[in-house]
Amino acid sequence: MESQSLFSGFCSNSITPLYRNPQNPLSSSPPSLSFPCFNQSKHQVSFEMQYFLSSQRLRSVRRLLCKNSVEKVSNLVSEKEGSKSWVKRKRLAVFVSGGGSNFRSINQACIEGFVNGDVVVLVTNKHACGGAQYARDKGIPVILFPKTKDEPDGLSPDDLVKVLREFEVDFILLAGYLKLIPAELIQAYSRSIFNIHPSLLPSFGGKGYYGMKVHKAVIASGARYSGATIHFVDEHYDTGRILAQKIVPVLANDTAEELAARVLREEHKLYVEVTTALCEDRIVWREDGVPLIQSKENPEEYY
Ligand SMILES: Nc1nc2c(c(=O)[nH]1)N[C@@H](CN(C=O)c1ccc(C(=O)N[C@@H](CCC(=O)O)C(=O)O)cc1)CN2
Ligand SMILES: NCC(=O)N[C@@H]1O[C@H](COP(=O)([O-])[O-])[C@@H](O)[C@H]1O
Repeated sequence: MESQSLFSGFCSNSITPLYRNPQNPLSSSPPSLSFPCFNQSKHQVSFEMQYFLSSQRLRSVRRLLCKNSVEKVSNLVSEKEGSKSWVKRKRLAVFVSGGGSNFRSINQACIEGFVNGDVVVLVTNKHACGGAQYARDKGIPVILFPKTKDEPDGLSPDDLVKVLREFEVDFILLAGYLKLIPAELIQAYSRSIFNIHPSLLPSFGGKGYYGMKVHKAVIASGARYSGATIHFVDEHYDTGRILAQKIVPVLANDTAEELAARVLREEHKLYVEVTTALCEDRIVWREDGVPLIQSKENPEEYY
């Protein structure tokens, strides 16, 4: 399947548009269900999908999809040199393991219309975490991944890819997800998986660097600045291409908790800003492989 440039007519010697993942091209038509809708019982379809180790799990997903297949009609219309073009509203999957404050701020920005997208599914390795509870409260389907002894009903990597395709997910946003994303998903969603990390990568990243461990290491190092990084996800922890960063000061008497809170406030702003650009097709690639964000106000400028 041919990949499709997201910028029709856009070209430059030094910048190449982000190409849609060939397996998941920009669909011009609204998502269509590939199976008959199940008749809704008089009870609300439970959004907690109970999985059985068989094909039933996909039937559970499909039952749910019927309920959630309303396509937002409000695609973004962008005006460029007098001509109008529209940008398909994006379908987002968010992965969490904890409270999900980044997930909540992204979802709120989608609801309020700042982001040309919708969170259509929440993936977690902890079914009882705060992020999963928030998703249930908002009617967002919750999927368990991976399968572990604590979560025996979790999906396998191949089933996760199938389910995300069923939901017609365009982009995957990791937000406090603490498990390694498998190669199957990375290959299926090339250049379409993002992560937020609470330090200025490449410093203080990699295996063992998550949550408060990051902030404790920053303080112990004597670093005067920290911050948040959003990067593309590759096969290893925190080694993907850096897309955006925000910096914060580290104060002499900071506790790890105070630094964490300062960084988290910037994370919320940064992830909404990046997701907004992502859903407006404003992420491009420099010739040397560095991803950039195209300014909305001045399209000739990148950062
Ligand atoms: N393939 C990738 N998967 C994930 C990435 C990534 O960049 N590539 N980012 C992480 C998020 N993350 C930092 O931003 C991160 C998360 C977890 C760990 C870690 O050391 N985890 C422990 C297990 C922790 C637990 O289960 O409670 C471990 O693997 O031993 C490091 C960095 C998400 N996935
Ligand atoms: N290395 C991964 C990592 O440490 N991620 C961090 O977990 C927190 C999740 O908070 P949230 O659940 O409230 O969004 C965030 O600070 C995020 O940067």
